Amino acid sequence: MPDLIVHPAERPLIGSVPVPADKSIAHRALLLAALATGQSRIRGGTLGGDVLSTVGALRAMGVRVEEPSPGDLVVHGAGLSGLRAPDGPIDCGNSGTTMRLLAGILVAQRFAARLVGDPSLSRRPMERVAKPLRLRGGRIEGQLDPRKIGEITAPLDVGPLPEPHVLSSIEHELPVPCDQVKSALLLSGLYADGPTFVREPIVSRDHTERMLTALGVPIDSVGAMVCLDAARFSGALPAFEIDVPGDLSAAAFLVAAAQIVPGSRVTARRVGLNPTRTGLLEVLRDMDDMDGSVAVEIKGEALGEPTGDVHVASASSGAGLRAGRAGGELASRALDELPILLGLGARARGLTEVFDARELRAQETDRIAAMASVLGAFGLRCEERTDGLLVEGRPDRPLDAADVDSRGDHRIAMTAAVLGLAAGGPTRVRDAGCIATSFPLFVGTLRALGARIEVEGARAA
Ligand SMILES: O=C(O)C1=C[C@@H](OP(=O)(O)O)[C@@H](O)[C@H](O)C1
Ligand SMILES: C=C(OP(=O)(O)O)C(=O)O
Repeated sequence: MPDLIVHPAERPLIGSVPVPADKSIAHRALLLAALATGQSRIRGGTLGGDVLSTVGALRAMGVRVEEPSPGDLVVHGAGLSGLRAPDGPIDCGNSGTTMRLLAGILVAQRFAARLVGDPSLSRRPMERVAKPLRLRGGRIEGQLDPRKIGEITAPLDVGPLPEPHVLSSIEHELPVPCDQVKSALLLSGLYADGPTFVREPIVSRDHTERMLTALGVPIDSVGAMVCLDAARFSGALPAFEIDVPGDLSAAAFLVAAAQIVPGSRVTARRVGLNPTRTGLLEVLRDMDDMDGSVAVEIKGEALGEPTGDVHVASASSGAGLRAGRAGGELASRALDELPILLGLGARARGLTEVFDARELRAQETDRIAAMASVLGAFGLRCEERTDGLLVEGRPDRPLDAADVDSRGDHRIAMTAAVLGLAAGGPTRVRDAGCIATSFPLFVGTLRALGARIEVEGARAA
């Protein structure tokens, strides 16, 4: 796996760039296109490794997915009951979304399938999705997790759906917001003979609800409650076309890089601006001393998803940030951006705090522990909490040049690379190949903006 050598920024980052397709939207578009009747078109530009895992899974079940030109996918829908039994285990790679959402679909099929993942995905908790799917009549078993009583991990064995081949209604309350579980339940609800009712403590990202609604599926949402009413569902999904917007979670690294390199002017073009995802931009508004260094320009819509450009213009003095705080619903709406938010805290005046974010410990790696170690390597003082982290910013002098390991987590690798721009010497990010999971052109994009980054060993990230 390659290492990145990131050099301290010597000049502002300047430019207007695209970002890869929103991973959450692309996964859902692919899954729903596979279950639709007819031919759907999904234009996404660059697709990260996680989305390619979903493509591979669908192909393994006999769905024809063609790519007439790079990033332009044509999916020949198999219909709700047209998936075929795979020849072997379905590899979900590093993608939690692929595994959990597929579980919701596979549980309703008349064949059995095994879902496997890479070592990181094979450590992530799966009982949260298996339990409610079992409660509505599905079969789903995993491996007992020796680290926690009652927990299971992949490989997951899903299906076949026992007689009478229909899932029952369910009313499920999630103890913590988790969109992947909510989405798995809603997708399984397409195969149920009664309503699917999901309640969360705080609303998690709502891409599934938006896309199902845009396809005519009866979804009713009130606050953090959502219901799919099977009685009003026609029993078929129409084929569709979508231009998947760019991923705000990828753009977040460019926004942060522009914020910490003084005098930068960066635009991330046509990114998804779903309000359940824009928490980072809101925290940044509070952290912004310049008032208005981050501006959002809404430009359009894609299957119910608002899209637009994000512009950043940072202070030329480099003294533009004060400490920020993200907890509660804000932390949920910035879930995947919390590592880079802590990175921004490293360059802000005062103590930046992330709390109510225990979920970070159950992702690709324990992101709280990983960020404590990354920030420590850059010479910052921080305090790890069960549900978050506190970092004391150092805006007035360069960070220590660091040598950090990504732990195989794309968001940790990109956060460390961005921090390297503000260090006093070259920073090494080890095992950076994982970046391709969500942002294959990350290095090229930062270089295009003016950063100096070298790739050492293996293929470029
Ligand atoms: O549904 C999705 O597309 C995702 C949901 C989030 O996790 P939760 O299921 O914990 O909300 C997020 O971390 C992940 O990157 C993508
Ligand atoms: C947690 C992530 O994705 P997933 O859960 O799909 O692996 C992520 O992309 O940060």
